[in-house]
Amino acid sequence: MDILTARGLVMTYGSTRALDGVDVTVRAGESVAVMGPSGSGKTTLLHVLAGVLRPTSGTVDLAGTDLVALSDAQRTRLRRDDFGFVFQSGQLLAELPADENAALPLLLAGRPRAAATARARELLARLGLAGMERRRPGELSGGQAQRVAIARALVGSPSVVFADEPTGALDQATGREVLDLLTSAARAGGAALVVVTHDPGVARWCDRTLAMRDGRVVGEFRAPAPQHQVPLP
Ligand SMILES: Nc1ncnc2c1ncn2[C@@H]1O[C@H](COP(=O)(O)OP(=O)(O)OP(=O)(O)O)[C@@H](O)[C@H]1O
Repeated sequence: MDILTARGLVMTYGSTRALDGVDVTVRAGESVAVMGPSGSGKTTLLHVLAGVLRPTSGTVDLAGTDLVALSDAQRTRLRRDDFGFVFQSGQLLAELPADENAALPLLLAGRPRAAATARARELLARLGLAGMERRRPGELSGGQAQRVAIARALVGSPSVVFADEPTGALDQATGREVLDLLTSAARAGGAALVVVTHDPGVARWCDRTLAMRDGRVVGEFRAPAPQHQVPLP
């Protein structure tokens, strides 16, 4: 089943065509890597698919709703209810412990604090952070902080998780571990994953890789081998 369908995306900044006619379909539960040289439009595509940016033209359909046609307030609500986000780093609130950071989307949606933090703690434990729930971001390693960010992205059971260079600030081994947890946790939660990355090894973790150049999708590769999957701890 297709969950997100973008057609004819164009995004211009002055004379720059950051997106130059992009069609993308994301199926429910699949993981899609977006790769390409610097400036090829990867982040712009991610932001347009996630309803963060409104394209100059084109449509983004999420289960029958065109994100482009929504008001800013409607898109904000849809992002909160249907999407999760993981960025390179620095997205956690420094003054909040891990469980409250991870519970934040539920708290903002008005869920009772006890239920929200219980759900966050369950995810943190599945991501290998049992016992660290009350640590603040400054008391966690970079890889541990990214796991908290993954828990936060998944806590609201989103249909799609968007990740922009989620391992960019980590060393290679930790990055691979975090990427593995991100794809496994998204799969376990039934969420599709769209991940922008420079790491060529990412194809091993994702079902498909889209190659971008000059604002266009110029190639698509399927994972060559059976999925590398490590069960969640
Ligand atoms: N807010 C903006 N204003 C003007 N130009 C922009 C803006 N955002 C992006 N661009 C331009 O659009 C093009 C695509 O940028 P984008 O950030 O999507 O590329 P990218 O592939 O993600 O690059 P990188 O790998 O370096 O992060 C670039 O030429 C960039 O300079």
